Amino acid sequence: MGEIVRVAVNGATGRMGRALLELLRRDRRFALVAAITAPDAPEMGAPVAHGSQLCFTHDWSAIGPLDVVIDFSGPDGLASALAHCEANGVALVVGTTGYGDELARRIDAAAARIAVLRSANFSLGVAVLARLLREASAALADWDLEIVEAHHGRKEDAPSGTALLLGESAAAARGVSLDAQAVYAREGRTGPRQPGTIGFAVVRGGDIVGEHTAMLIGQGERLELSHRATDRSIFARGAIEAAHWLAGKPAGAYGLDAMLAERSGR
Ligand SMILES: NC(=O)C1=CN([C@@H]2O[C@H](COP(=O)(O)OP(=O)(O)OC[C@H]3O[C@@H](n4cnc5c(N)ncnc54)[C@H](OP(=O)(O)O)[C@@H]3O)[C@@H](O)[C@H]2O)C=CC1
Ligand SMILES: O=C(O)C1=N[C@H](C(=O)O)C[C@H](O)C1
Repeated sequence: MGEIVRVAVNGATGRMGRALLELLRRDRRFALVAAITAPDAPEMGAPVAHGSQLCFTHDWSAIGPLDVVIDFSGPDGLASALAHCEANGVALVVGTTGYGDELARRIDAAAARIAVLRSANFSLGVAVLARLLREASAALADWDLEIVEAHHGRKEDAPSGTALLLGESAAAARGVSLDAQAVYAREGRTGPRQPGTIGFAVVRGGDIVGEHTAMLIGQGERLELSHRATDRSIFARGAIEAAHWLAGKPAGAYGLDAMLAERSGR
């Protein structure tokens, strides 16, 4: 898209929302049309930045024309963003994680009418990690796979969307379903590990931005693939690139891989 992209950020007062606003403020390719937050957010009505005319709002009906919404809110916020985008023919970038199957189905259905790009992780490193894990999981198909993730103490969903994305990638590479193979909790007398299962372990604390390790564990050796984010602006930067790429695209369900492939000419 050559012209200025009109964008709204949903979840604008959150950790990711703030990072997005900061980057968008300096990005001449975009016009920030709205910064939406929760109905009861204390920031409601306050300017988005010192001296800015634009104020935090929750009133979707008062928002002007848009090309794309970037959503990093939560399940309720995402449902509102989806409804607005569908009703107004606006593209939607979904960064929110942990929103459940019902909303996921609604997003899939909406992709028949609007362009939607979903990714549980907008970092380039994780996109490559998922690719490497697909290859390693297929090559080491009978090794045990455990996925360990660590995040800050305020994260509301577990396992992380990224851990699930990695589990899905590995399961697909092995020709199995993650739903059938996943083990999300172990406690007490669990008995021995069942072959072929994919285990998840979760760490929460302090200010950890986001860390993921996939362990492929054999007899006498182990392969570990790890990614560590140390600055959440990488996710914001990835989501902004995705929004710019998605604006003006025809209706459909897109992933980060499609954008990366198109950009690298593959
Ligand atoms: N895909 C990716 O690369 C990444 C995804 N994420 C995901 O993004 C989401 C947000 O993360 P993070 O920024 O850390 O979380 P925060 O809790 O810091 O931010 C969420 C924001 O959404 C607001 N909100 C809540 N309800 C609504 C609503 N109904 N409408 C509009 N806004 C609402 C919250 O307001 P209030 O606090 O007042 O309730 C808050 O400002 C999570 O699901 C997280 O897992 C995070 C990082 C990277
Ligand atoms: O909530 C977060 O912070 C993050 N959430 C995403 C996830 O659930 O995978 C991505 C990133 O790891 C940070």
